[in-house]
Amino acid sequence: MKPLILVMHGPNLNLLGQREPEIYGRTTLADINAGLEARAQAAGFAFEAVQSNAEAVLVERAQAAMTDRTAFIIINPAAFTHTSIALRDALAAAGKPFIEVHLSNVHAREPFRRHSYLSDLAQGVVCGLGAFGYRAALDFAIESLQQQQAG
Ligand SMILES: O=C(O)[C@@H]1C=C(O)[C@@H](O)[C@H](O)C1
Repeated sequence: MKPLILVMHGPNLNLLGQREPEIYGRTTLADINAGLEARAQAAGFAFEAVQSNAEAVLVERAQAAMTDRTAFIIINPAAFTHTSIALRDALAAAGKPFIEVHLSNVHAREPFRRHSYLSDLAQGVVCGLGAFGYRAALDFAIESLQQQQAG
């Protein structure tokens, strides 16, 4: 079975393309996922993308990563970044490496967006690069996994 790269998108990201495009851009979530999937599969990895507006759905998917073939997680927790100890704990329990992505530069926005419950557990954080941030995170994940495979 191929190692899985799991991409997780939090609440309201299903609205990308229509939602405040001046902040979040005009690329739809479907287009973001399609580009990531093609890139991950071309590199020889399985790919899964999940988006949910429900914290429990994301918590339970992160929990499942503890025992499934997930090798790397890329997560934009969206608003749950700033609120969810539950999602933090699930990612910690999963024990898989992850990169935190934000389309916008959260440090240039409202003060409440500058705190993340996840960042200190992450391999790294990408923010402010729009959809490209997901690509950067994926390229890092692929590079890391390929180095791991090379031994
Ligand atoms: O920039 C983003 O992708 C994040 C997306 C959201 O929906 C916000 O709640 C976060 O604060 C920022």
